[in-house]
Amino acid sequence: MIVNISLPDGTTYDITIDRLKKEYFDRKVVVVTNPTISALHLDYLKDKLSAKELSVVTIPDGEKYKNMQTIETILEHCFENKLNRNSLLIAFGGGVIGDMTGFAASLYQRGIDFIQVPTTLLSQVDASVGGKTGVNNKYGKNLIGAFHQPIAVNIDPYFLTTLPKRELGAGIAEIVKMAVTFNKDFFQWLEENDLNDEENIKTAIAKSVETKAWVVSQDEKEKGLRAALNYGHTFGHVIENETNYNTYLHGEAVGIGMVMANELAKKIAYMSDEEALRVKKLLEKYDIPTTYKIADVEDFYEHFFLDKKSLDNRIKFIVPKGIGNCEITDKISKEDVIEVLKRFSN
Ligand SMILES: NC(=O)c1ccc[n+]([C@@H]2O[C@H](COP(=O)([O-])OP(=O)(O)OC[C@H]3O[C@@H](n4cnc5c(N)ncnc54)[C@H](O)[C@@H]3O)[C@@H](O)[C@H]2O)c1
Ligand SMILES: O=C(O)C(=O)C[C@@H](O)[C@H](O)[C@H](O)COP(=O)(O)O
Ligand SMILES: [Zn+2]
Repeated sequence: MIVNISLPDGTTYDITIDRLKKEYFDRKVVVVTNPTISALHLDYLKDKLSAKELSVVTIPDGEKYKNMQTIETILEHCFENKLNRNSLLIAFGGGVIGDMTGFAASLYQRGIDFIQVPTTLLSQVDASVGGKTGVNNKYGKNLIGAFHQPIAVNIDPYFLTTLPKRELGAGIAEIVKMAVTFNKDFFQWLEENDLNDEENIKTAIAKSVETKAWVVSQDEKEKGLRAALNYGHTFGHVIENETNYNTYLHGEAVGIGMVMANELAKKIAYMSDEEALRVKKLLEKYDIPTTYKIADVEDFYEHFFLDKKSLDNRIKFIVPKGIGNCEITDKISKEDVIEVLKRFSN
C-alpha cells in the first residue's frame, strides 16, 4: 500500500507499507542506526540496499542520547566519508534514529536528502511521517530541530516481529492518539480488534499513516491543525523530562498525557466520564501506563511554558471533544489546569 503526501510548496513523497524492495542508489549513502537494530536487521537491509558508496554510522541506543553530541557524531561521519549535496542519509531504526537522522540531514551542507526506514511501531505509525526532526536538551523535549521532509518512507512490518511488547504498547499509544483526535470509527475498530494480530496491526499502521499524512499535508509547520497531533504530549513531554528520559518510553508518557488531557476535557465539559474511561481502557488493554505521580504541581505547570506550542505566555492544550474530534485551545484557566494536575499529585 502507498500513501502519498503532498505539501503546498510542491514537496511530495510516498509512504510505502510493504516488504522492502531491492533498490540501488547512484550516490553516496550513509545508514544511521544503533547497535540493537544493527544486530537484528542490518543484514536484511543490506540485502535490499546497494549504492555507489555505502557506509554505516552506529550511534548509541536510547532517548538519552537524542542530543546535539550525537548529531555531531553523525555529521562527523558524513564529513569523513566526504558526502556531498547529492548524498543520502537513511534512518534505520525507531523514532530516536529517525528524528536525529532527519535533523543531521537538514544540517549537512544546509540540507541533503534522507529516507525513513522505521523499525518500531511508533516510528511506523507516526515519527517517520511529516518531517519533524530534532533533539532534546536539558530544557525539554525536541526543543532544537527543523522541519525537514524525507524523500520517502519505507515501512516494512516485518521489523515488528522482533519488537519487545512494551515498545509495541508505546506505538499503540500514538495510534490511539490519531483515533481519539480525528476518527471515531477507527477508535471503535480499535476497541473491537486485537493489535497483536498481524493483519490488524497492518490495518492500524495504514489508518494512522493516512491520518497523519492528511494532517501534515494541510499544515506542515504546525500553524494550526497539526498541533492536534500533540494530544497527550503537552503533559507527556513534561513527564519524560522530569524523569530524565529513563523511566517512560515516549509513547507511554503520551499515554499518561492523554489521560491527563482527558481529565482537562472533562473539567470543561468536552468529554464525558464514560468517553474518558473508554480511552483509558483501550490503553490498559495493552499495558500502557495511565497514571503518574506529580511531585510538584506548580513546577509541572511552569514546565508548560517551554512547550513549543506556548506563545506569549499562553499555554496551548489539545482537548478531545468526545471521541474522534478535538480542539486546540489556549483559553483554559490556570485554576482549571492546576485542579486537574492536583488529581495526579496524591
Ligand atoms: N518526528 C515525529 O513526528 C515523532 C513522532 C513521534 C515520536 N517521535 C520521537 O520518536 C522517539 C520515540 O521513538 P521510538 O518509540 O521508536 O523509540 P526508539 O527509537 O528509542 O526505539 C525504541 C527501542 O526499540 C529498539 N528497536 C527499534 N527497532 C526494533 C526492532 N525492530 N526490534 C527490536 N528492537 C527495536 C531501539 O533500539 C530502541 O531501544 C521519541 O524521541 C519521540 O520524540 C517523533
Ligand atoms: O508530527 C507531529 O506533529 C506530532 O506532534 C507527532 C508527535 O507524536 C511527536 O512526538 C512530535 O515530535 C511531538 O511534537 P513536538 O513538536 O512537540 O516535538
Ligand atoms: Zn509522539
